[in-house]
Amino acid sequence: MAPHTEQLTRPAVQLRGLTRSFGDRTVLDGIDLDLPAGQFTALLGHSGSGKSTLLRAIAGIDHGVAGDGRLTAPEGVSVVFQDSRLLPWRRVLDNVLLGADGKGAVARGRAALAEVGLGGRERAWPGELSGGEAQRAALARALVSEPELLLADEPFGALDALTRIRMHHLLRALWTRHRPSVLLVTHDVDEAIVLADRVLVLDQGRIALDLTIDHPHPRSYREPVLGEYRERLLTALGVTEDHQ
Ligand SMILES: Nc1ncnc2c1ncn2[C@@H]1O[C@H](COP(=O)(O)OP(=O)(O)OP(=O)(O)O)[C@@H](O)[C@H]1O
Repeated sequence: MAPHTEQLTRPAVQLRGLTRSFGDRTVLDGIDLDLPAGQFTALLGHSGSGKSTLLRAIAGIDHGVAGDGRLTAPEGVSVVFQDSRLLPWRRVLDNVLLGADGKGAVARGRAALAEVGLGGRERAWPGELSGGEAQRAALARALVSEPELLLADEPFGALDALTRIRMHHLLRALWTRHRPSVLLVTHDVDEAIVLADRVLVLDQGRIALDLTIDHPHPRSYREPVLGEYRERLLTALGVTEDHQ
């Protein structure tokens, strides 16, 4: 393979035999996983299945956690969480600039805010933003550095249903423009199906299902064809529609 071809097909994230334990509880039990550059992947699993543990390991923010295995991830990684983690004593633009440095940082910060629909709110304080706006600012802060990899841990989990749908459109639009690899941790099967091109189910410390969602975007929650994917994911999660 020519070097440049290899570069293009190189996975952004590569895990080999990744384990993580808390005391005698093995949470990740030898995970092998490649996330190709530029792919939008969602990670589903029951509460306590280890989704956040996996995300934190990939982000390199799990110092002190016992484990083994090989992990390769890009240097440019941004993480967004369920809460925006904006610093309340810094104005919105200054929060976004925490993710940017170098020449033109302020201009890039302003552009990032405009991109997430917060143009004109640069001088607002985080406390003046709604939950959805704060998550928009968090996305701007995450993307202003043009990361190769965006890790998102339930970023819309605390938002109301309508705001969530708007945020889905926004995240997908941002991904289309910037093309980072995305790993989105979510509890929401529909969110995973509508947003991601590949959905993983974590169960008993392993990837129990690795499903490619081969369907054009934009996707609607109501498309019957997506029901088949839903079924498969719910089955992998041990849930049947009757018992929801
Ligand atoms: N710092 C920690 N110390 C001890 N146990 C932990 C720690 N962090 C996570 N765990 C345990 O590891 C398991 C996996 O937790 P993790 O947060 O990764 O799950 P999750 O799938 O993200 O759950 P949820 O969907 O509820 O956020 C849980 O049993 C949890 O109690």
